[in-house]
Amino acid sequence: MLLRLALSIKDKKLEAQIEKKLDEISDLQIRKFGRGNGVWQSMVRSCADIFLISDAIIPKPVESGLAVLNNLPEKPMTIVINAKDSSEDQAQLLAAGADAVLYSGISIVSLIEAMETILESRRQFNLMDRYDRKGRLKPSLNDFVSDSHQMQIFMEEVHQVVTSNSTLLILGETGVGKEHLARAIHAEGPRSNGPFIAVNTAGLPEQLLETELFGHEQGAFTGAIRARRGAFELAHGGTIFLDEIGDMPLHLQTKLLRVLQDYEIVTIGGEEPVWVDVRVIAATNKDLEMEIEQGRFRRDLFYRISVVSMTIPSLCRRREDIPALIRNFISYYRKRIGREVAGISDEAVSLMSRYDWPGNVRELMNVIERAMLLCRGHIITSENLPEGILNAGAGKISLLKSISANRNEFIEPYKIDESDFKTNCCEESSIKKEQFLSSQERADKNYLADNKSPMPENFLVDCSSWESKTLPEVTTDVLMQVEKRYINMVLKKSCGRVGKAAEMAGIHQRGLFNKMKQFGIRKEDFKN
Ligand SMILES: Nc1ncnc2c1ncn2[C@@H]1O[C@H](COP(=O)(O)OP(=O)(O)OP(=O)(O)O)[C@@H](O)[C@H]1O
Repeated sequence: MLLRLALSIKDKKLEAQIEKKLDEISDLQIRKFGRGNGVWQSMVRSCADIFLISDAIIPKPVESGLAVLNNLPEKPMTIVINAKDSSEDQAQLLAAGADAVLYSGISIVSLIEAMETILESRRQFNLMDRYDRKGRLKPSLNDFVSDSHQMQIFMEEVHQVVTSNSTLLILGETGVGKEHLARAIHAEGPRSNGPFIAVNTAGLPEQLLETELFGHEQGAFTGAIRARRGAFELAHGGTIFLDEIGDMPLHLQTKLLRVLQDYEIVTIGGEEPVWVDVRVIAATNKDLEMEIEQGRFRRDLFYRISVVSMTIPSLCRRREDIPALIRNFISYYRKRIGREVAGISDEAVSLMSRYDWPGNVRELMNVIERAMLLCRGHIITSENLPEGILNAGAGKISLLKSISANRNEFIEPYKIDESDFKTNCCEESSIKKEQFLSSQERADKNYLADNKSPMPENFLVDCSSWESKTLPEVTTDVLMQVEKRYINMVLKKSCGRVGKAAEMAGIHQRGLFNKMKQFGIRKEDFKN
């Protein structure tokens, strides 16, 4: 973070000397306010970390003047340069709230030494303030479980860029952990002692976003009563994370491009460019190539931010990672919510391994938290999972239940063979829906398409493809066909009234809706 120092010393010569010396400190930004009318008001609103001021600048009574500074939200430090070498004056100023009082007659070397100590203590204050307030788990690269081949390759790439300073573009679906990864890269890289500042570029109106990124001066626009620092300034010495960069307005993209060319920012209403030392990590779940084609994203900015670009694989493309992620989240929430949950049943893990996780790791995390809150015993079971997950694996789980029940391992903590659950990724499964329908499924589909009514009740299970399948696969297929046929039957009987059909089926209406969605069954096809 850049430290802001507001400077106003009565003795011009001394001020020039101090400025010259302090100017060499790379994380310090000096703002001179002069000595005329209105100086005090401007200084108070300058959002400074440190005030270095002559006693003569402080409005009388001194106690009230210093109290104004001490009550500012940024809790600045105040160093008063006193014209008299008087211990009485010094004591009075300290009692009034000054953090340090220095006699203007001391050598410039001693004065700068004192300032350096004060600056260091301010750096520490900023650091502690940041970590204390957030107090959250520090993300680590170890969080990115890589049991899957995709993730192993991905993490190899990540390790290569951790120590570099280059701009990084992280791509991936929502909830895959783009921000988590950016935080982990920052935490494990050479900038870990500096700040990590995240800005969501999609969440704010354009003017607010501009202020958020670059800061503004007092009076820069109506309502700018005080100056405000931007994220680039706050991120000095560390990393700025620009989330949802694909949604950034074009005008700000132009401004951002300029910043990325020379790393100089100009606050809104400001004149002097300020150099910032930041690593930029950007992220988006948008297809930037497409955005460029549609004229919504600047190609030159894309080249600038994608010096290194990496895509976090979605969870459904790396199902082998799911069991280990589940374990990690159980131990995380065990500490966080204080529930004595020891593990998870095989059945629950297998159901979760089959689900497509459109919300990715974020969704998985939420499901585990919810399950731990609902769990009555020491083991999470399928009963603690949301309906969407149960329905996604409905056909398959019946089989698993019977296998597991036979092996008497149904409610034991997780120790399932993960290779059992290496299923298709969601893209493949959606292709399968279209391309790999069994002849019976195709017949059912055609029948529905032609007749817009339920399939005949005497439909038979197609066994022509059994030879190429395992018993679990066949059982799953058959169960799904039976379910489908049953749902068609109850919907036919209820003339497409889902509530009535659910009652007949003895399941919840929402559950029936989910299954209808899964099988592509429409209630309209059953209305008279
Ligand atoms: N590998 C992981 N280990 C632990 N927690 C993770 C992991 N990946 C993601 N998370 C957690 O999941 C949640 C979502 O992650 P994050 O916000 O980083 O995703 P994102 O890809 O940036 O999402 P979005 O595109 O919606 O902004 C966060 O609470 C994050 O801490």
